[in-house]
Amino acid sequence: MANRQQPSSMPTHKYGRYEQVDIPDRTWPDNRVTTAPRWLSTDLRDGNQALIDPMSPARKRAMFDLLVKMGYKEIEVGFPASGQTDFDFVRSIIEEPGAIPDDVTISVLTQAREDLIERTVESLKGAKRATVHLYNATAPVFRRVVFRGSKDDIKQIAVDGTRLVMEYAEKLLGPETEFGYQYSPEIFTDTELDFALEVCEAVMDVWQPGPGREIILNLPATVERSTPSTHADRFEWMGRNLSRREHVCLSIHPHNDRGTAVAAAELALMAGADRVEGCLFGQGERTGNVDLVTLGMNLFSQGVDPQIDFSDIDEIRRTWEYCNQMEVHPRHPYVGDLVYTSFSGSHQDAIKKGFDAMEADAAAKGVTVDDIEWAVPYLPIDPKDVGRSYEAVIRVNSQSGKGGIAYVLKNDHKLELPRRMQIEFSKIIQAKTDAEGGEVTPKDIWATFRDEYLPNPENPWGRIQVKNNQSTTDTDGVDTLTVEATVDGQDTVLSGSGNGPISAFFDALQSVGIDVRLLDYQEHTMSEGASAQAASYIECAIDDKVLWGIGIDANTTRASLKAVVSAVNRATR
Ligand SMILES: CC(=O)SCCNC(=O)CCNC(=O)[C@H](O)C(C)(C)COP(=O)(O)OP(=O)(O)OC[C@H]1O[C@@H](n2cnc3c(N)ncnc32)[C@H](O)[C@@H]1OP(=O)(O)O
Ligand SMILES: CC(C)C(=O)C(=O)O
Repeated sequence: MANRQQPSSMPTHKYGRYEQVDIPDRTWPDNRVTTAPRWLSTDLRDGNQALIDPMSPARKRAMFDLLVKMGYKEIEVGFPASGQTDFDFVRSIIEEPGAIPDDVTISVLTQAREDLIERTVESLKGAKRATVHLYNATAPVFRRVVFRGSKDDIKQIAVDGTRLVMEYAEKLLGPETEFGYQYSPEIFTDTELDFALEVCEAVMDVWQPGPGREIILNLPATVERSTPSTHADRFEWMGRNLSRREHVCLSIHPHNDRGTAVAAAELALMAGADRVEGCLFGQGERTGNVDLVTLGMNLFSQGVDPQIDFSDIDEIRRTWEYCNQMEVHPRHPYVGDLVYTSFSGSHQDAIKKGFDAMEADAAAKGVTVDDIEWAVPYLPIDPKDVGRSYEAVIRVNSQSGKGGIAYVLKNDHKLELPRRMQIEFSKIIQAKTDAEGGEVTPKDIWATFRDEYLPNPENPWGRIQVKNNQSTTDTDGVDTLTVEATVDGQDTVLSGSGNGPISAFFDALQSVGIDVRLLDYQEHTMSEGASAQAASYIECAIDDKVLWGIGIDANTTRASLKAVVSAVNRATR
């Protein structure tokens, strides 16, 4: 197989390769995630610290309330030792009765420095459930450049920090606080696995996890540096080698530097991780933390309850945009403006057929479409499940075909155009998009359709307008039809006979020199009930032209006569 790519001048010599894990009997590739993990939102900490303009107290509060409402039970609410704003925010939610639901644990981050630890623990006074999260970097370059210390020195920072957290919790917090502890060997992904394990074990020796006393060990991909598969290998390795595993909540904290944070999170869950830390819509340092919305919705799309409520995704997004002062990308999974929209013809055709098949399958089973498995091509989930309508599912431009246009007419106007009529009308729309470019909105489609096929009161045109009609049927089944009409601006009475009203009308039209031959006829009701309208579609040969016409009326005979008039008028337009 030929590959014609040529070497580039990119300075590849500057970069090393990530280390692979020697774990040939890895089991994670065969696992599936069948239940939601524990989630921790770090929007108010890792998300907030990455904003140009960190959240004001009002924006922090709106974000906190949103996270609670969505169902997050673990929320990292700040870095209280960073300054007064974060400290005061933590105090405000603890002090306001009911602001933190009883089943929600707040968590706060600190470096392993005594003054910062004291201030951090102090911020939690009176909280019902609270966790201190302590971190220090463990990777070689940080040992050498940031801490300028040996492995033992770095391990000692974690051990001392843990001891100080315990001492200050003992000193400053009362029995009303259910106190938890989380440790993160920052830059885990670049830390030698055996050293990361050694530090975590040393921290556990201090905290002493056991029954009713878990420890959260959070192994962050502070900077994402490897494939998701290597990330998963590292989690499987740590899960196998950690002591006291049953008392450890093994947590992941992926960042998205390589653009694969979601995949890294999913594979790490397959490898045994219990908990995911991330931010809504992937906010966070540099390319962001892992996107909790995508992760949750990915579970949902597989029939697994994410245990988070995404049913009003646009409300979540509006609040998020207000809090972060940023915009969600139009292609963002599950929420972007365009993610449930198809412009291209073959996609639209398949989507329309998918919706039709869902309706037919549900009807055959005597249930509603919400009761059967979702199976609409190109739409991984039903947009309705996240509060989106079907309005934007199909949008028409020069890349669109008949399926999309037919979908709009069916969805918005209950018109089920016969296939050949779809082709005819899509050529009319195509000519419009070729001439004018851009998108044709459903309103434009309807205006064009009405002007082309239906009497348009705003812009009346056509040789014939029918006012009244009467018909009788004799004992031999011959219909005689009398039509009061305007032909070429003159009031006229036309009459004719035939073996049905349509052929009688064709006969009547002969008297004004119009020769029509029927090629196809279809009709359907547009709604149920006494005031139901019917749509009739008629395909006729008129002189050397083959054209469709449509008539809409509560009376099916009148609908079919109108359809003939529609086709005839079009032939002479
Ligand atoms: C990967 C992450 O996202 S980690 C979270 C990062 N988030 C934040 O830093 C936001 C909040 N932080 C802040 O506001 C500030 O950093 C503060 C107020 C907490 C501390 O500020 P400063 O006292 O000026 O220290 P600064 O943040 O610059 O840290 C540098 C010092 O802390 C040390 N340090 C850094 N991280 C840690 C740690 N986790 N544990 C112990 N010491 C640490 C550094 O080695 C350095 O020490 P040195 O001065 O002896 O060389
Ligand atoms: C503090 C840790 C968990 C962190 O934010 C990171 O490593 O990205």
